[in-house]
Amino acid sequence: MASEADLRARLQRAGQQHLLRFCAELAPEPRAALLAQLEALEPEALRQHCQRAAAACARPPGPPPDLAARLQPLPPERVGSASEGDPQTRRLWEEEGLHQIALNKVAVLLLAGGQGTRLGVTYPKGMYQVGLPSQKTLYQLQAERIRRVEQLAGERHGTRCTVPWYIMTSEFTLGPTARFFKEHDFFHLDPNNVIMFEQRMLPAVTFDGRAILERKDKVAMAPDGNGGLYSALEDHQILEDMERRGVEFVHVYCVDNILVRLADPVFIGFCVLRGADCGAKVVEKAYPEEPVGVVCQVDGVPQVVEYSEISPEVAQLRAPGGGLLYNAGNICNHFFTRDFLRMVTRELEHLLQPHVAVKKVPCVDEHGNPVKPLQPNGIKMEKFVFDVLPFAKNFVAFQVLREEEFSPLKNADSADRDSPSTSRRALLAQHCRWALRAGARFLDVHGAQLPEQPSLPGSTEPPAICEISPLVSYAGEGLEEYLRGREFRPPLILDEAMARELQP
Ligand SMILES: CC(=O)N[C@H]1[C@@H](OP(=O)(O)O)O[C@H](CO)[C@@H](O)[C@@H]1O
Repeated sequence: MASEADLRARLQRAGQQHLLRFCAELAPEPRAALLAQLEALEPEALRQHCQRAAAACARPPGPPPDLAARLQPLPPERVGSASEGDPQTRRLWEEEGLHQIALNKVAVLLLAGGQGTRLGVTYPKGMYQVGLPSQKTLYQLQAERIRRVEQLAGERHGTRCTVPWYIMTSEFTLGPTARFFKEHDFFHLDPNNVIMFEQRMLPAVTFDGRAILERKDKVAMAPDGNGGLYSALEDHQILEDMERRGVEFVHVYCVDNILVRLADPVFIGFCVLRGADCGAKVVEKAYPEEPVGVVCQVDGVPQVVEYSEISPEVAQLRAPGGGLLYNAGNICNHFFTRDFLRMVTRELEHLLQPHVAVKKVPCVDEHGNPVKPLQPNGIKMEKFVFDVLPFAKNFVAFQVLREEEFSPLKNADSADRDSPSTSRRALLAQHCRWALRAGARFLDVHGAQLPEQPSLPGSTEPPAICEISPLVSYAGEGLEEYLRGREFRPPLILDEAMARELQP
């Protein structure tokens, strides 16, 4: 371990010697912890990071003034659709996806390093349960969808196959996530096929470029954004692991969408058949200010412009038909070939520009007393996972139906959007639709049939509570044999045991 004098010299080179301000008054243990933390910060990288943050902060806030003139919607030939077009083509995509899964060529990769600040929980978001009758957490729903898609592909091709689950965590989420999976016996997945790895952390910085002390003995650190994926893949040799397993296609997704279709065969098949190296699922934006990135072109090159970086005027622009001009909402579901990821980690990672997030960062005052700032006082620098899109040789977008595939959990229930209640409703409405479509009939307490509304929107309370285990159906398939022509008094909880009972 480096001596305090060494560290002081290193910090001086980085212009950050204030981080040792309280060192002399610390007890041996916290002192050693602080020194260890500081030792891990490479001086030149630290200097650059702090300077970059201050420089970014000095620029006028908001999107670059010329951005609007450089934007264009994606050309239609780059966009496929899961819902429009003929069912035959959709079946072809699905077949191709299932085939690749059966060949063990598909992996899923979860971005789960975030802190869930907006949701207001202190544990990883994936451990959250939104109050479904089954009480399943987001992690459990995802694990079960992996098992089901493996089963569907395996049955179709008469083989046993595996979709490995890579989980990128951070210092905040690795410990609790790993414990949670162990406690739940990896939700009956083989632990060898669940690979957790950690993304890097970066210091939070004041507006004038000084790294922030969160406590006398600790620098305030934050994960380096979901675009930290690319250095984390390299740090932990994840692409080598994929290569060993024969994985060629990776579905990357973020943790908070309760309707996420892991390794979605339709999306995978579409991307593979189009020869894409990089793809993104999109939904039609719900309203101009919706906090979703916009998939579009900048200077003729496909890119996502994040909601925090688009001006309200541009977000509100209308196309000739009356819809939003920039209506391809990014749902943080990406397709990458392993070769593309390899090229990014080897050659391009350093070209990704960090984005600036101005935040309230808990810190200490000049006497070392803890302060919970009421106003933003610091900058976190984050890379974005989609910033590799411009490097793709053949990027495609794939439009899906919001009510079937997108209901993110971002906020606490005090918000009226993207909350536990809206996620729960979206999932239950979807399952109710699936059940009605498969021919189930729901009865009220008096035995009278409830009105059928097969086009139930995800935003309203469904007429009957119905939850279908992902182990029984991945995307609404195969339910007729259990439900057709049958009457149920809600709640209907269709899990594997009930499915066995209902089997003709
Ligand atoms: C950097 C990044 O991936 N941002 C994504 C991500 O936003 P967050 O606010 O970071 O959760 O998920 C959104 C969809 O839920 C997507 O629209 C957006 O572009």
